[in-house]
Amino acid sequence: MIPSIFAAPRRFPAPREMPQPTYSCRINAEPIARYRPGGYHPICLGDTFKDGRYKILHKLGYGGFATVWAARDRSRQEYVALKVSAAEIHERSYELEVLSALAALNSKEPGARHIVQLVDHFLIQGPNGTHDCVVLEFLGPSVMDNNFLRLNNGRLPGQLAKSCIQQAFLALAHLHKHNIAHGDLHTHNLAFVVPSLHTLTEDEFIEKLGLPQIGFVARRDGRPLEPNLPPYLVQTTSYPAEVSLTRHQQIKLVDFGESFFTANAPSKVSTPLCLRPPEAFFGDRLDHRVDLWSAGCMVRSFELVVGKPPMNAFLTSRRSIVRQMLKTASDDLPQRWHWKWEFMDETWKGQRTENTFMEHLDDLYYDGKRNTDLMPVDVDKLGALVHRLLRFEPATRASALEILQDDWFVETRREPATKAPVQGFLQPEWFVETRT
Ligand SMILES: Nc1ncnc2c1ncn2[C@@H]1O[C@H](COP(=O)(O)OP(=O)(O)OP(=O)(O)O)[C@@H](O)[C@H]1O
Repeated sequence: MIPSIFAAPRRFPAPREMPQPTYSCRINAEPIARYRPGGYHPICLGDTFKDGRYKILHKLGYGGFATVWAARDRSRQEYVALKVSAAEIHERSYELEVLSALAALNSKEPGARHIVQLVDHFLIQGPNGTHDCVVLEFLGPSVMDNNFLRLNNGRLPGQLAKSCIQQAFLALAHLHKHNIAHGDLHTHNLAFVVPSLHTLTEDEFIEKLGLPQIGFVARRDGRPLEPNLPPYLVQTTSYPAEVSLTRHQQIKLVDFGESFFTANAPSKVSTPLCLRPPEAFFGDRLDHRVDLWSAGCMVRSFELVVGKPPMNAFLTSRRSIVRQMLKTASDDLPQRWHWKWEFMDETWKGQRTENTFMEHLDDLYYDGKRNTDLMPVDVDKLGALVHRLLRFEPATRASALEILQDDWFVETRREPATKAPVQGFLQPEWFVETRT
């Protein structure tokens, strides 16, 4: 069978064939076209669900297959996130199944603390179909939130970055132990926990997230809107920087939209190209080890530590990504993929590519412009960790548990709590709770 990497490129219609948009909205939000049968459910601020239990207060974001809303859970007197999926993925995503399976474990393992909690779920029937709605505990901004990073020279403080890496591996170890893969690991899916938000009144909460900006939707031909569309779109909230600066240390893994049980693995993953594992490019069977490659890229890209985005993510092709993999992976391309790679890159004649990974690490980190609170020995250890993860052969990648047993983290756990570094970001109890 011809693998998908060789599929013909998608053809786009010439500009004059492009259908004219029928609707207008003067706000930067989700594409209006996704409000159609099979697409998003139209939601307005103040809407309530499940007999009035959940009241929509703000918009948290949207993705290819869902809109996510901040809501008040009037039964538990807490804020929650409502993720309302597009109707076409109803019964096609494992998100609810995986989150329910994790909730049913009721685990006290350290890794369970680093996975977003499922609060509730229900179905919504609307003009665009039947939508899954998962209710999640309310979390703060992602670790790569722009507001926070702007105040920190675009880089997480070193010890916080290290702590985020460790917490991400605790979450992965927990998932993998239960034969679950996250399938979409990247820094935007690691969110800070902000317990203080739950103490706010509704008005204070909305003020904290910023008053919602809305833009009315109109048909260009002046005719009335169909019921498939909301009367207005809401701009995604932007978290205030000071929330992150003073309070955050615990993080959780979110967005289980691409997760799967390893016994029932999909044939492809939707991870961004630059974090996608080689087995997904070369058509091998996928399992939880896809997360280990993505984790290696996430750490390797130094996005968490250096503050740089992953390797040439913009407008990149599969071929250029595999070429970068050849320079980065710590093992050779497995024999079984040679013929596929020769097909993709006719210039490749089986030669080894010089591994340049460690060369630029120090240069990138010690750029003379930003905070460099990690020691050179930390940077070396980080590099060594990445080498254990970025291996073409999935079976030879270090497991999440093995990574957690690495010297670098073991030393962290031995550090006296009073030495918890970096402007009070890391609180002593965190070290205690993650001690194994
Ligand atoms: N539990 C939560 N608490 C607070 N905000 C959340 C929560 N879950 C998601 N969000 C916000 O909503 C956004 C979209 O959520 P999520 O990534 O789960 O949706 P998605 O449709 O799967 O997105 P994508 O297609 O980009 O993967 C996130 O970037 C985050 O900002």
